[in-house]
Amino acid sequence: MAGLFDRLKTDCSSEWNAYTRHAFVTSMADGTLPQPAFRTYLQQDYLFLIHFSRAYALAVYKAPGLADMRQALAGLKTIMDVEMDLHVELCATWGITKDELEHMPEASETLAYTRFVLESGLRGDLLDLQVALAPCILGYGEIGQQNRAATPHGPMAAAYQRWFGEYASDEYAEAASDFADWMNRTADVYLTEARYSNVRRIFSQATRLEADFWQMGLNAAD
Ligand SMILES: Cc1ncc(CO)c(N)n1
Repeated sequence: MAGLFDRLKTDCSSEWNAYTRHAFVTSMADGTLPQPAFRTYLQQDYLFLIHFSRAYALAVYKAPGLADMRQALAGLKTIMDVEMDLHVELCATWGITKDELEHMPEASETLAYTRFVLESGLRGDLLDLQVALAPCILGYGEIGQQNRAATPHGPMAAAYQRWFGEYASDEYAEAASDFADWMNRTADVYLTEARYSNVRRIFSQATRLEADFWQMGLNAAD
């Protein structure tokens, strides 16, 4: 039987494609994305990752056993010790410090997405939380793989190459595949058909909030 992730992707294919093939991503791949769009996105993404880390911390709390607690902790550590360094490094090239980044005003799109994920987890159980987290880690994994061979041109080429390099890396692919396995295992235990429409709604909403997040970046360059 196919896992929950494949089922959700199939049932939410239009939202999924609008997110993973968004104009922000395709223009980053060819290098035409304007610098202010990328910069706004990256600054907001740092704030996003702070709250996303809180959501992973909630997964430690919501985990029904030690193995699930360790899996959630590993995800939390990857974000805080690895992924956020990318943002700090790229923003440093524009003279923005870590402290400035942390204290930037939060955009509505950042607020909406992160608090939606947290709320889904607070209200529900580990499965609801994993489904709300899934579009983030699994979507970026897919975007990384799809754009593995991208060769952006122009003045932002190095930054975009660095960004794709992070999400196309074997380490990120492995983290994404571990996450999908983890969510699918939770579903094997907790998912019932009666629950599925609610689980699907959470996944669809989080996926649409991802597309809105890209759009926020694009709007900043208008
Ligand atoms: C908005 C967003 N979604 C997914 C990821 C991947 O962690 C990220 N850094 N930011």
